[in-house]
Amino acid sequence: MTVSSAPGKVYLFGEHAVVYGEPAVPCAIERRATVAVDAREDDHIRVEARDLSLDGFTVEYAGDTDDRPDVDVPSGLVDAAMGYIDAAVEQARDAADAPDAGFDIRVESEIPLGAGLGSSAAVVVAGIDAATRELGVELSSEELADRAYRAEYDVQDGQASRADTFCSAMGGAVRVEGDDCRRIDAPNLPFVVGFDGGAGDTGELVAGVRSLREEYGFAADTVESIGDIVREGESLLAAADPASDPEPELLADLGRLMDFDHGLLEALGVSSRTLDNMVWAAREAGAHGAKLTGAGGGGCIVALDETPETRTALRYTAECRDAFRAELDREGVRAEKAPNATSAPNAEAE
Ligand SMILES: Nc1ncnc2c1ncn2[C@@H]1O[C@H](COP(=O)(O)OP(=O)(O)OP(=O)(O)O)[C@@H](O)[C@H]1O
Ligand SMILES: C[C@@](O)(CCO)CC(=O)[O-]
Ligand SMILES: [Mg+2]
Repeated sequence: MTVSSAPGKVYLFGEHAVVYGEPAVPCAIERRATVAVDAREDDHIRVEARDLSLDGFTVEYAGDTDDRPDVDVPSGLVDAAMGYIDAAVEQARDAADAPDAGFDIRVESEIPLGAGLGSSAAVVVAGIDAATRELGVELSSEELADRAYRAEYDVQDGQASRADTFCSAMGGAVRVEGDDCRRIDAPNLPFVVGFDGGAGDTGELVAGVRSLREEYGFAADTVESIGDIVREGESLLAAADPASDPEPELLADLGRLMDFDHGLLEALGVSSRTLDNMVWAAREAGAHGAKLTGAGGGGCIVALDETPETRTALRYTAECRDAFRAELDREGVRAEKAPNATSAPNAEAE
């Protein structure tokens, strides 16, 4: 058995605009998806997805994806889950030149689904890493990020940037502009996340921004202005000392840019009443700034606050289901020790 984990992320700035070639700065956070993979004798895929719904489910199907599994959960849910796992399996088969490889796969995740914290990217990155290593192939982190991007791109019908997958593979703060992806230095930013318990449909939300941008020049300008915010923000980060705690002025300046970014995302129609309410609760609690993160529509906001005030205020906000501090993850994808036989009945110790 081979096990890998990969982190989720928050966007300091730049989601949506990054799809149209503007830069974005996502930051990996210490919440992970873990994928355990066992090679099989046949070409079947068996997936156990523990966190996809409250009860999770297990499905098994042949290599041919028309042969859909027979399981007792809504088929939309299965299709949604299988899309990313299938795409990860395809990338691993291609990388290892093993088109008929079959796998038993178990996914466990601490990242809420569809909530803007990059669960899809984390599952795809960890899945490709574990499946290729199980087949004896070691990918560089750049190749892993590239293959994970191609997997997301396929599942999301071309509505994907490299940002989420590159960030999850590399860890830390990253800067993505088109195909140009790199890690950047950043101090430990005091992120607080508020989660409304809901989710947004990434493909639909990206398509909505795309059509607004095509219809109105001012919507296209709004997307460009988000790029300007990112450029301003990254020059602030570049001037900061990554080894010490961020200065109060840096937090104040970044926070102001986050507030501005949220306003523009709201104008582009990707916020929601619950996200706005959490953003305002954070601001009123004294956060330096707050914005939605990821595709929007529902899910999570991210605020900057080194004190406990924002988290406490969010916990008392009716729309907020969960609020937590999110530490910057500097590691990215990593190999995990395979569990012993008692916690995974089919597993053999590595
Ligand atoms: N634990 C999991 N098990 C299986 N599939 C998962 C799991 N977590 C996420 N996924 C897949 O990722 C999909 C959610 O991806 P989506 O891109 O819509 O949201 P996200 O990545 O969480 O948020 P965002 O892209 O806005 O940051 C789920 O529908 C499912 O297909
Ligand atoms: C909305 C978006 O910018 C971020 C989703 O986490 C889409 C993408 O970059 O693929
Ligand atoms: Mg996603």
